[in-house]
Amino acid sequence: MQQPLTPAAQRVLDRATEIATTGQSSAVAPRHLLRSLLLEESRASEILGGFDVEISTVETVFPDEKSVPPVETTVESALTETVPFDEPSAWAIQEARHLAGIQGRHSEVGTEHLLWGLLVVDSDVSAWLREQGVQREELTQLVDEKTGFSAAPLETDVRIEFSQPNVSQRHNAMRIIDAAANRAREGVRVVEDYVRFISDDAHLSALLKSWRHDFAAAISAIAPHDLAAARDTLSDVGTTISTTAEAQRDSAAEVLQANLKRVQEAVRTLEEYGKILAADLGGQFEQLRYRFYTLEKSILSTLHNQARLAGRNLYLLVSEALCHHGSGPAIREALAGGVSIVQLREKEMPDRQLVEFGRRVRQWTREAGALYIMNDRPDLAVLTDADGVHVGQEELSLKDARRIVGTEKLVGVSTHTIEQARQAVVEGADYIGVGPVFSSTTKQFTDLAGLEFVRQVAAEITLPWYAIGGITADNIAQVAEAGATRVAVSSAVCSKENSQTAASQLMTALSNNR
Ligand SMILES: Cc1ncc(COP(=O)(O)OP(=O)(O)O)c(N)n1
Ligand SMILES: Cc1ncsc1CCOP(=O)(O)O
Ligand SMILES: [Mg+2]
Repeated sequence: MQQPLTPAAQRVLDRATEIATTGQSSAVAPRHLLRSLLLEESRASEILGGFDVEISTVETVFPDEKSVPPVETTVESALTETVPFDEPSAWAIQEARHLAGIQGRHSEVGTEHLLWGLLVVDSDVSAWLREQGVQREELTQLVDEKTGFSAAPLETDVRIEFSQPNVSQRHNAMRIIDAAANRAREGVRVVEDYVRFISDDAHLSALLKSWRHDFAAAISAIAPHDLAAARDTLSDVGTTISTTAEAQRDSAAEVLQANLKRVQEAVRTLEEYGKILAADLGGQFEQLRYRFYTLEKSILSTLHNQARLAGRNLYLLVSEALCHHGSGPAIREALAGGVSIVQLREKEMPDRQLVEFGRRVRQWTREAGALYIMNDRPDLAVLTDADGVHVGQEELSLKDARRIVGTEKLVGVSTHTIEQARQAVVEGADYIGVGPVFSSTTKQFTDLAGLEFVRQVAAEITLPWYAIGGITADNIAQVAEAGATRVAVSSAVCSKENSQTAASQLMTALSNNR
């Protein structure tokens, strides 16, 4: 809704048009508006008088035309497209309308609003007015005092109920919100560039993009124009302050870290100052902040686990029953052949025996510099000093397993669909199992996820993942071709006469098909 003009404001615009026409200017400029404001006896001229701004001074400073006597009649509307107001003047009038709008649905655009508009829009006149001591903060207070507030709420097409802080408080909040919104937008772009171009992670990139869109939607509750009007980069004391730490970044990862923090801080600022404008706005930014924390965790955890599991591409699931010549020799051979993670997978073994077995596996893997993972049982992972635990979709949840093993140990999760894989990333798995790819002699499956699932994961997930299920020396090339760089096997190594040869064949096939 366009705010109506008070008769005095209408006269000011008419007179400004007259002054411009008389001076043969092609458009009404801010200087014409200023003269007109001073010539009309009004709130604006009263305010300007308080700052010792007089018509004679203005005529000397902006001497190109002569002022004309007051017009008797009101021009139909000085705001129609036919009236040649130049860009800064048109913006100044828009600003005036906005300010009046903030003050309530029924408030009219007065001369004091026009003066405000003239001051906030960049022009020779606003610069000069500032030099004369007419400062925005002081002016907003004067406008507040002069107009008071209408009880009627601001008409807006968004759901958010804006509160009615006084104009200067609102202006200050807007200024902060404008700066913080820019900071968050820029920061999230930097993060997105890292995840997209350096991590190459389509899933996390999509999550960041969706966050960015929801952030933009939350910000759009505030008219962009309102935000831009509050911007005053030139007089922002912060633009010249920067620390040595900010000027120096040794790596892209450092850039990432700094910008993750930057976004969180900016959104926190938006949350706090947003509350001044509308309670709901603070709540929306709070939700966005929490979502960003989760995103940060997924991004950093992916990087951390890529580093932790770097080069560990062959993962062996061991069951005593599968090892023809005993688990000890089989494990040692497998380790010599290139296996770098060993999972103890015993479904029937009594706990006491399992703990004992686990402690031996711990020792063998430690000697070989390999990792040892306990299947299904976080409690026994802790007891046997395992490097981690692996849980399936039907077993203890990732969250519960994590509560038992803590943050240092790895928690691996089995996934059978792309949705489960995405969810495991977001929930904080350290790696995922991707399968079953083929039917297996180790475990019966009614449904196979197949090579298509391997392709899906390869296309979008960079958290370490292991293709699993029926993988052998005969079909490993297909798995690698589908995008797997890591595999987990059981019988293809465990039940072979020579587990070392079996393992090294798989390792060679993996690296040949990269
Ligand atoms: C590395 C790895 N991936 C998948 C599995 C399968 O786990 P789960 O679905 O829980 O089945 P069980 O192994 O418990 O029968 C795994 N163990 N390891
Ligand atoms: C436990 C499990 N979960 C998915 S496949 C699988 C068994 C893997 O063993 P194998 O490599 O012998 O098929
Ligand atoms: Mg399991």
